[in-house]
Amino acid sequence: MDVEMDIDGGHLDDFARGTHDFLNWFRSLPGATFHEDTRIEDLRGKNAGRGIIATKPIEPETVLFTIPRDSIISTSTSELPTLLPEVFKQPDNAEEDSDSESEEEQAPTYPPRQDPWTSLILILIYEHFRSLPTSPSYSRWAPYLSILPSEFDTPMFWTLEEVSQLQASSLVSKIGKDKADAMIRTKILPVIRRNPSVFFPSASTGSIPSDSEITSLAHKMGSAIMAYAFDLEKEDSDDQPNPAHNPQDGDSDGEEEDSWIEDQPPKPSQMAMVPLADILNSDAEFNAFINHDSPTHLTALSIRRIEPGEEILNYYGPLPSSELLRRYGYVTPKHTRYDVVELSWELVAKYLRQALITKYNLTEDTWQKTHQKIQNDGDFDLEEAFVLERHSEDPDSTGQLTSEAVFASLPEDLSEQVKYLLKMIKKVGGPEFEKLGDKDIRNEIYLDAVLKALKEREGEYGTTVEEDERILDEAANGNGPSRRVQMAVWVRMGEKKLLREAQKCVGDKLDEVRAKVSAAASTTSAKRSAGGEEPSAKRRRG
Ligand SMILES: C[S@@+](CC[C@H](N)C(=O)[O-])C[C@H]1O[C@@H](n2cnc3c(N)ncnc32)[C@H](O)[C@@H]1O
Repeated sequence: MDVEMDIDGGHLDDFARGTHDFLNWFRSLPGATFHEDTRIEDLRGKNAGRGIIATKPIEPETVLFTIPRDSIISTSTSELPTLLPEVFKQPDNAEEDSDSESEEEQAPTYPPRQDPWTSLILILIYEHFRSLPTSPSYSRWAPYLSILPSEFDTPMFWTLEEVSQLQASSLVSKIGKDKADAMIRTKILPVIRRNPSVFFPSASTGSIPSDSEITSLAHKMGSAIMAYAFDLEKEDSDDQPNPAHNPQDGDSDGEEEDSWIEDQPPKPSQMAMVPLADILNSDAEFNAFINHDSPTHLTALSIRRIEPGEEILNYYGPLPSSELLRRYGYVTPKHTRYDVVELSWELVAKYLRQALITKYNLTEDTWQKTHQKIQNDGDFDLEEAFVLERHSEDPDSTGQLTSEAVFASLPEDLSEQVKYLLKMIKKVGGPEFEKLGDKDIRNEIYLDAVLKALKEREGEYGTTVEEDERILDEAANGNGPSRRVQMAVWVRMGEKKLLREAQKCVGDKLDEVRAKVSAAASTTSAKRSAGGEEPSAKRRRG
């Protein structure tokens, strides 16, 4: 397809011009291909930026585009690592955890230790300054860099008021703005400040960006990496290539043998920006994937028939709405099936304790001593929170979901922890807690406490599911809050729906176990009554 055919009457807005220049640049790369029955589409009307659509039917296993590895931006292709070898060639730099506590505590040394993430941020900042019109040299990735977004809808960039709309979602504590600030302050700024001639070769002192300008740029590059980068195998690795996925979808790795996921152990990897592959949008049902097998290029392949007008979609992983929003700044109905809610142990323990006080006169002393013993024994580390989620099948080999996701059970680690606590209470508390030896009685206490905790957890959100539904209905009729607030409402509503499903499931199980406990109690009391007559009969005989 001739790119010029996309030009409407010769008047391209900046967005269309960016697409046009980018695609021309991409197609000029040796070895690059772009299927003639596909097109880069302006999807801003549905808040999806650019995407790729099919213009004619596309059969399964069709090569949609080919990306030469040389066009990928990484530590292997940018010249920055050769200009700053002391920064990029530290021992094991790629394997280190960037935010290890010990590192934060250490006095700053130069060069700061880099990791795949910060290395790529430095490279993108370097290439960004080289793609400005004032730069004496020109980044070969300039047409690509110019279409990367400069604004993001990830919560990192939200106002406090927007963040507050997430209400009691655990996402609030995961936004990580402070951590990102610290990372930029300790790993990015020192390298740029120490090497002005590398980053700003022709700038006069007065025109060098300030710390706050660089920090803001580094935040944007970090966010672009989060939403756009791929996790590729290291070029010098002898191992097989990594599965095709984005860097953050670790939980989708390995377990399936479908054609779009390869069952392999983790391999040394490298973060990379992959032009064109990252124009593909994504959903929980998808029709294409990026194949990393070849040492010379990456290919996008269709995994089923794609109809004309249909968007070509990649897969970012089985992410809950909250994670999709945190990493990528969007939500979709299909990802709701993967929603999660964190339930704190504190809340469950509160209701367990109440039940034990009511039923067995648990004292403060026994409660404290039990916890002391758990700590001293050291056999069991009490978890602070548990993740509730539905049971959901993975997409099939054609990228489709074939069954409903259902909330079928509480997390196993939660039931293990409750079981352990009750066992220890029985041990420490003595004969008064004898009944905790009965599995059904334990289960009844457990399910009742969790049910109450789930109800309280739902109440922590400032609105009800019904109120949120109303807000989103009004938004659908053009009468709603901003897109960011709508996404926050979507996330908090999804979590409350999950909490309600969990309450239904736990409530049903509790009914069953209560029926068993009361049946057992009736049997025992019937036996007692029957047994109660026995001695008198014996006495009579005596
Ligand atoms: C790898 S990029 C995909 C290309 C991007 N649309 C663009 O214009 O550059 C990922 C970003 O695309 C957007 N995106 C991806 N899938 C989407 C979807 N199903 N709906 C809305 N936005 C989506 C999000 O903004 C996300 O951060």
